[in-house]
Amino acid sequence: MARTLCRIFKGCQSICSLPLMKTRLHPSASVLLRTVCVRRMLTLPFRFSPKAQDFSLPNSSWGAEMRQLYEHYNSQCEEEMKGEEKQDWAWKRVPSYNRTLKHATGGVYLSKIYQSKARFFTRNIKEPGAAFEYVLFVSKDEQKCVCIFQAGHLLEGPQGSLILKNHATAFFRRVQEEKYWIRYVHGGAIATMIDTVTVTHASVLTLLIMTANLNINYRRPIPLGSTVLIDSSLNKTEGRKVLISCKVTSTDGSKLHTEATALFVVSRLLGG
Ligand SMILES: CCCCCCCC(=O)SCCNC(=O)CCNC(=O)[C@H](O)C(C)(C)COP(=O)(O)OP(=O)(O)OC[C@H]1O[C@@H](n2cnc3c(N)ncnc32)[C@H](O)[C@@H]1OP(=O)(O)O
Repeated sequence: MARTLCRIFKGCQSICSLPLMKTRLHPSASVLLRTVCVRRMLTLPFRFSPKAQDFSLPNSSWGAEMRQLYEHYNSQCEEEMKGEEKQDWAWKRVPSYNRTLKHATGGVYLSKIYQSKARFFTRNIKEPGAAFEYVLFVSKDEQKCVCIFQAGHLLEGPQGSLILKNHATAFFRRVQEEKYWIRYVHGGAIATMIDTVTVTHASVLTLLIMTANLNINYRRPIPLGSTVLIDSSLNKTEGRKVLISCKVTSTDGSKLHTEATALFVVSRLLGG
């Protein structure tokens, strides 16, 4: 922390010592510089607004399935009163900001300086529901994390045919018709979600970490626009290593779409 502050201070010193700061600018250049600065500042509120927005709350793009599952897990988050004593939550909703990792152990202390300019791309797409729409719940007791994920149209990957083999002739006749094609989620987008869910899970359980290894088996494609469940469970922790396994299934659990294992290492840079 002291080293970071020292670096920030040195950075300010070096900016002030730039020749540009010492020379008197021509009036027209000065006006231009000021215009550029004002324009830059006007674009700042979205990127570096002081109040971070929680993106894991319901919005108009959520489908019925997503809302239903959200209500299901959210109802288990409320603290229960048993007699005089307050019971601990079974599940906790993990708030999701576009630029902070406050939920992580120790993250609240780091967020102001270390992460003040961080932007997680899954939470920086303006149109709600266009890409990664998700909410995470974590259970410390069960060492589990569950994510409800609705894949938006920007995550389009391969296309597949809905027609069976023995209907091939009809298929070729109607190949131009959109309705005979189904769009699936891109594998990279699925990997992103697996990384996001497992890293959030690991960072709630331990210190801030880095993904060292991600091993993914794609079993069945995920239809674009559908809602799926991403379940992650802690396999083991070993020194600085955290091993987590993860499954992507249909919301009723009957179809397995993807399975993965992830290894995280507490980064030395981040205090490991
Ligand atoms: C909510 C939004 C979240 C956004 C964040 C999402 C998370 C991310 O995507 S992070 C970005 C992608 N990841 C990276 O860029 C990481 C790049 N790699 C690194 O920085 C380093 O290699 C790092 C930190 C993983 C490990 O480096 P270092 O701290 O030097 O560890 P090192 O001493 O080499 O290894 C520690 C242990 O981990 C093991 N290990 C390290 N890497 C691997 C690996 N790839 N596979 C298997 N084991 C590994 C080592 O064998 C060692 O094991 P042991 O203690 O039993 O001997």
